[in-house]
Amino acid sequence: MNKINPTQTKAWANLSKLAKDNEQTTIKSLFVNSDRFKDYSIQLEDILLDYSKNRINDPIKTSLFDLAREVDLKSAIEQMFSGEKINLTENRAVLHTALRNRSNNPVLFEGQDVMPEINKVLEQMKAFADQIQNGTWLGYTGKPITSLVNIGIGGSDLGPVMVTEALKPYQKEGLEIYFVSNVDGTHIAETLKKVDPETTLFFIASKTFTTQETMTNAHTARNWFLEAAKDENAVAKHFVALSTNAKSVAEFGIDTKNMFAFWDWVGGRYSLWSAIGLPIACAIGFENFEKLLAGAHSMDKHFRTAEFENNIPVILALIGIWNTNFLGATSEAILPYDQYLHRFAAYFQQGNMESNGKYISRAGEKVNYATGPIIWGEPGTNGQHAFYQLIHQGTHLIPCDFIAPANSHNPIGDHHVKLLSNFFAQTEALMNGKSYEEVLSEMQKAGKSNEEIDKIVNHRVFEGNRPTNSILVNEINPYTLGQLIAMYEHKIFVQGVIWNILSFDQWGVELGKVLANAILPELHGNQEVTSHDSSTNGLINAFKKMRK
Ligand SMILES: O=P(O)(O)OC[C@H]1O[C@](O)(CO)[C@@H](O)[C@@H]1O
Repeated sequence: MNKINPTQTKAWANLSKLAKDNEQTTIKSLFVNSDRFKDYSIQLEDILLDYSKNRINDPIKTSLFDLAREVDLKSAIEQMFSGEKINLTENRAVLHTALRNRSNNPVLFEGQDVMPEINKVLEQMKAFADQIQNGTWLGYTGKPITSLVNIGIGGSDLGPVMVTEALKPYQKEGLEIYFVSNVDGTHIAETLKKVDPETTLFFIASKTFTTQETMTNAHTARNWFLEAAKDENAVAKHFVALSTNAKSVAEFGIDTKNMFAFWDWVGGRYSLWSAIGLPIACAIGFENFEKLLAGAHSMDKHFRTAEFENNIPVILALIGIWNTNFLGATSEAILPYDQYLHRFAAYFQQGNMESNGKYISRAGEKVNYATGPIIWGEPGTNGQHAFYQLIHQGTHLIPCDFIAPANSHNPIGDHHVKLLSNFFAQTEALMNGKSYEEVLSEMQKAGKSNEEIDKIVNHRVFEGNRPTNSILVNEINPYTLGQLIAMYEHKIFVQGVIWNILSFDQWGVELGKVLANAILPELHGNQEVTSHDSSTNGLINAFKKMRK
């Protein structure tokens, strides 16, 4: 992969100049005498992206595409899809796209086609998910499984949580699904209160099968189960493993027959398409899981083959680069107007921030430009009554992605049109704002005194000019959800290429883990700790005194 510093490109220089030249251009003014919606929107199957409400004009758009070409994005895309080891620090390929390669065309990794292995695990997943769905997988007392508990964290949790929440309408009736991730004993304790050992199946989901939180929770679940079952042989009926590490799975006591494998070329935060997706397949049925894969595959094909000018993930990525590097935005909000998507932003916090939260370039040097933004968000309309104040009138520029389905799974009364009217109104308000003159005339018409007007008028002015993308989907179903997830994955990839960083490692999470392991033994006993700085020592010793 190229190691081009983006700031050294001709396109970057052009974009810097364009940013200066257009400082005073408002989004609103770009709509005057133009067919902007037509020129700045794109449809792929059931997904419409409208990116017209951004501070981008034609010369800016052209220079952004030039930037993608100058860093040779096309080759980078091919390198990922064709199994090159683009995760340089871990010497790994990045092949989550092969997991959903429904064309089944060969994908070579080190000269070997990975598709037969992928298909074999998919068959194993289908056979298992079918038994859960039709009630033929029986617990140790002969009862069918009614509760699924996934124990995992990060990529081994967030994807399955987000997808099963998003696809709740497809979940089999009579099956409940729970997720335990936090090492805080409260998480497992509260979950175990809700389930019955005779009818519960635990998925121990961990790529490495060494993660502290997951292994601690897995052992607690196993002890809890054995207290009831009183028979080690019963474990096989109630515990399955989703992992790359067969040795540790066997050591934990799970029969490797009950292990669903994946490979080191699947990154944790890109793993919901792999065996990590088994809880999804069990909850919504394997056919629906396949539709999720098919949706992602459709976005993969689009991303790999469409010209940059018509390429949704590329366009989204370039808009993000513009907002971050040329307009100074430091965060991006993802705002789904769909209650079922309530974990979507949280999922892409890991997807985006663990991928692009990096300051070292592919050349191993500190970068001199901004990289991955802070990702956050909550569903609308709830967010409107919480943090939108800051998006409208705060001092930070916060580009927002609004996402909504045209059709609700719960078409009750006028709920959905009310929801969507808020979506459309927000993007309009963020763009247009409200001028001093408008507020003044409104207040005068309402008969307010000059004194009252003077006191309040500035507070009611909205500058507007706040950028948004709008993503409208026919319906949130397994297929479109697969498309949406893959769309954001590829956006993140494109940005990593342009920022010249390595998006598929995560060294930044290591230091805290190592230090926690060093501190853990020091928390036992009552001896005073003096091995750290005075703050850390002080906190540890205060904790020891406070604890009962
Ligand atoms: O699946 P594992 O190996 O338990 O790892 C869980 C998570 O931990 C991380 O390695 C770091 O937090 C994530 O990237 C990963 O998704």
